[in-house]
Amino acid sequence: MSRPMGAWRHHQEHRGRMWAASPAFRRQLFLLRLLSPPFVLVPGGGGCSSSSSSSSSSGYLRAHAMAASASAGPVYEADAEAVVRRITPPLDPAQHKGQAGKIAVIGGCREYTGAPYFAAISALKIGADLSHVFCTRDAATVIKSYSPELIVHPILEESYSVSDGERETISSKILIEVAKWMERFDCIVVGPGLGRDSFLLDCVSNIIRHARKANIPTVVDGDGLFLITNNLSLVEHNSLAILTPNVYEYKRLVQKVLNCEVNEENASEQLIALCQNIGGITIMRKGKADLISDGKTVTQVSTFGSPRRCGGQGDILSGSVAVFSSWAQHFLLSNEHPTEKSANPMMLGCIAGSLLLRKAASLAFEKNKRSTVTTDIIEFLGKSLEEICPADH
Ligand SMILES: NC(=O)C1=CN([C@@H]2O[C@H](COP(=O)(O)OP(=O)(O)OC[C@H]3O[C@@H](n4cnc5c(N)ncnc54)[C@H](O)[C@@H]3O)[C@@H](O)[C@H]2O)[C@@H](O)CC1
Ligand SMILES: Nc1ncnc2c1ncn2[C@@H]1O[C@H](COP(=O)(O)OP(=O)(O)OP(=O)(O)O)[C@@H](O)[C@H]1O
Ligand SMILES: [Mg+2]
Repeated sequence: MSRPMGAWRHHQEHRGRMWAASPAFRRQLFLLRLLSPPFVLVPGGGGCSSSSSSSSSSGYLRAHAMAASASAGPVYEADAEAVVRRITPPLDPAQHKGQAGKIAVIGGCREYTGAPYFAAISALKIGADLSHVFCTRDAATVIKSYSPELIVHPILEESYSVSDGERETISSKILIEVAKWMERFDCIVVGPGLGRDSFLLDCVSNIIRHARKANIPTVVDGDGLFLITNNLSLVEHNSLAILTPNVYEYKRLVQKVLNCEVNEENASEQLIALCQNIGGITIMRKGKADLISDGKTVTQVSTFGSPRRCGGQGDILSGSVAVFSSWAQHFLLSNEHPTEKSANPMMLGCIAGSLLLRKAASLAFEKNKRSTVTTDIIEFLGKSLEEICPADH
């Protein structure tokens, strides 16, 4: 009896291995990961899964069990590598300039020129074709001198350069100038290095409203979060809006929207409540683990990055999220499968952006240790993406 049973088990194991290696299995596994929450793999705290787990049968079972119990409350790690692989478009010789993405950053003022540069150049380094910056006149020459790759529009104005009588005319001129370009962008990032000048923020409010009317996905970061926290109607009920708050920006949002303090013990429920209260937008709460929610599910990326907390990493992230969420939108639009179609591209963009920044930060730290700065991390964005998604594939 034992021999036939052993042979049968062997046969089943062999079939299991064959099945695990088959494209049909990988397809089924991928679809399971798209169940709520998307691309779930391992319980919170775990690192990112490697590609090998994508084809292991234990990975399949784990993914299945986690997806089934996802509504219970705990936060699960996204299979961020699978997301990056899935949404990154192949390098297709038939494509023309612009088809891999056109991004704009609205930011850059007298004080801050680094932040908009970091966001815009990161978008290019990841694979966008064109990256624009709309900033103040003072900031423009500086930003241009960092990189000839960026298209820089010196159109924003701060209060000190505008008299009371000129405000209305200048404000509408700024909007007309940005509006001329808006339809061309796949995503805009509002806030890196924007500053907090009241006139400038009023003009940027108009730009946000315009982007919304034109259905342009909008990542709000840095001083853009200061702006929308004081005027939530700018993003309310905009499913194409992504907020990427750091610890202080998140605290201010929670205080304003939920009228309470940040509660670490109830972090995922609080994040869901925050998204729902602002009307189903996507929020990535940055920290040791990046927590991502659209008000329906919460997932996290906690792949180890770097112990250096130098300023500018959030700016890289906002540029990366802009590119990946527009890629995710295109991917989902061109995908026939109903389960895949129902995934939220904004969530996928956050997951992919978070992983890529963390991988690049890790490689930069390995090389530069304590002297790691943001430009070092940007240098590794390409290698990080190459390791997940080789260019010649
Ligand atoms: N090189 C550059 O040009 C950079 C410019 N940046 C820009 O600088 C602007 C301001 O962003 P920040 O992130 O500095 O924001 P904040 O101006 O809110 O915070 C400045 C610092 O103050 C402290 N802080 C703020 N709120 C606090 C609180 N409630 N309790 C305790 N400490 C608190 C924190 O250390 C924080 O990093 C943004 O436009 C941002 O994009 C940053 O992105 C960093 C790099
Ligand atoms: N304690 C931490 N441990 C590990 N990674 C972290 C930690 N805090 C933040 N990060 C990572 O660094 C990235 C930037 O987050 P951070 O909170 O520094 O943003 P920020 O303050 O907006 O940055 P910036 O200086 O660009 O404005 C996030 O993606 C997050 O993954
Ligand atoms: Mg920031």
